[in-house]
Amino acid sequence: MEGDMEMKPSKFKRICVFCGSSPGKKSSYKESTIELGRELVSRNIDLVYGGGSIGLMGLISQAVFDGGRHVIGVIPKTLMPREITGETVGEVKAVADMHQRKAEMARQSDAFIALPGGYGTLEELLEVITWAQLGIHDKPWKKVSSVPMLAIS
Ligand SMILES: C/C(=C\CNc1ncnc2c1ncn2[C@@H]1O[C@H](COP(=O)(O)O)[C@@H](O)[C@H]1O)CO
Repeated sequence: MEGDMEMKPSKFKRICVFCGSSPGKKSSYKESTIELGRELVSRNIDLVYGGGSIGLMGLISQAVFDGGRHVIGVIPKTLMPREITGETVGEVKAVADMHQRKAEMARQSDAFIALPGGYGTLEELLEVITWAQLGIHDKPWKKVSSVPMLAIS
């Protein structure tokens, strides 16, 4: 039907997206983030992310939430004042620390995608890659190759 979003089936129910707590310098980072959010929605995939409302984290969560999919944000209590400004969307899971955050994000997800970000995003991606290497999980991961991993300003 005209205006309806095309449904693309996926074997993944929930995907964890790692991305920056800032928007980055290039508008393409924001555009890619919103595009990915809409792509998840079109494939009926829910979002797991770091729970922040700032930067690319805020954009991905808003795009998936606006598309009607479930959003789970996993964030340590101590980081809330820094990474949440105003309203968050979806479900917020408060955890005790960064280790619990990464473990919970991994537990909740079927796969991982990394968008542009800074050191935090790099650390998160490296952890899931090295966990896969050690056989701690067998979930696929992907870095969005058209955009750089580190956008440091
Ligand atoms: C402090 C600990 C580990 C090392 N640091 C981080 N580990 C995991 N996630 C992190 C770390 N530092 C920041 N983050 C989060 O990544 C998100 C994106 O940050 P970016 O720098 O803008 O890419 C953001 O939510 C950060 O909180 C202890 O294990």
